[in-house]
Amino acid sequence: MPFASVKDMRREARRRLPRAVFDFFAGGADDEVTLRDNARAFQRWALLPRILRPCPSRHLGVSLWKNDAPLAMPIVAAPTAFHRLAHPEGELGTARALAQADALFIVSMASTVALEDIAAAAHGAAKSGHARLWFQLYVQPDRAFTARLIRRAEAAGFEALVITVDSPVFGRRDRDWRNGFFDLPAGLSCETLREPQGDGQLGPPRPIAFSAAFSWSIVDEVRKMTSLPIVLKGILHPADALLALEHEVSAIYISNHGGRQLDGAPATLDVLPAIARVVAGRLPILVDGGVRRGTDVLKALALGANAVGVGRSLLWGLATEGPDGVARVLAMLRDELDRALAMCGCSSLDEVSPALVGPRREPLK
Ligand SMILES: Cc1cc2nc3c(=O)[nH]c(=O)nc-3n(C[C@H](O)[C@H](O)[C@H](O)COP(=O)(O)O)c2cc1C
Ligand SMILES: CCCCC(=O)C(=O)O
Repeated sequence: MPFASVKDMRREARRRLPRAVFDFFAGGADDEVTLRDNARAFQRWALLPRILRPCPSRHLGVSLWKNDAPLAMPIVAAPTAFHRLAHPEGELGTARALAQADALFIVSMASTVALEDIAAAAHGAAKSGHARLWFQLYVQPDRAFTARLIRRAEAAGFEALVITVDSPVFGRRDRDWRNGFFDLPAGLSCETLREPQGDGQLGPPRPIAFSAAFSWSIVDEVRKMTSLPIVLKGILHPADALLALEHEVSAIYISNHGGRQLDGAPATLDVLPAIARVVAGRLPILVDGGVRRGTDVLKALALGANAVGVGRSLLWGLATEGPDGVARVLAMLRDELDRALAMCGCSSLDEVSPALVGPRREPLK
């Protein structure tokens, strides 16, 4: 059956993946209220198209920072763990597909392929020879280990660090409890978390520690470890966006971890306008959660995002057709965004503004 949409890819991924793996990818914390709300929030907004505005071709490129090479499109791969659960090529396949599409890959620290191998695959596949890669980090209580990870990411050509700050403790996911899914199966592990031992051989992967003891000082600490731009992922409150500005981060990443951490947290699209208001263009804003269509991307851009992260949608592509599936999902979302821009009379993202959206009266069931 041909795939018309991300929804179709999800259906096929569900058919192919073992139940516990599908549930790990698809699931959220507790009652999954936030998980569902992320996607529903897009349906609470309507697009307000403008007519007869010439836009024979649409430019999807976006620059997040002055003097930084622009991204080819405002759709980026949100960091997701364990890609080899979805497909044997794992993050190598994801990296190649994203690099070929010139799309930014935010690589999770919990990858099932080592960061150096992911970077090599990405750079090898990029037409320019230089792929766009950011590294997602859970700061570890062992700061020396954290610093070594950052050093490796820098050496491998990652261009920014994304510190995830929504996980002082790990969310409790009912589906994983029911399925008894608490660990990677034999043969798979977090390859980036291995380090050379005294004999030069790689040791066992170090477990990821979550810490509720961290304060804003970790941002300042990490800044001393690197000259890479720092992006804070997991911001939901305007007051925290302002604190992020005070701590001189380079971008704000609005996320509730795809509904996998605090159930009952708001849908990301719902907090975006207030955060965009207080940030007032001083920093780029990324947002993720529930993006399944190009029109979702357009709504997020209209409400103040500069780029939009996509998590599960890409995993469904990877599970269904490997790297080709990742490429297919990206192409679908890109094409849908391009089409929506044309129908709204926008020839570039600069023309996308809050005037393009308004509230829908009846939320869809
Ligand atoms: C299976 C899975 C694994 C994830 N792993 C990570 C991770 O390692 N680090 C992180 O910061 N976020 C992680 N996330 C959260 C995503 O970065 C992102 O916030 C979320 O998936 C966005 O929602 P969406 O899946 O609806 O697009 C994960 C999400 C999923 C679904
Ligand atoms: C220890 C792996 C972290 C993955 C993650 O962040 C998630 O499942 O949401």
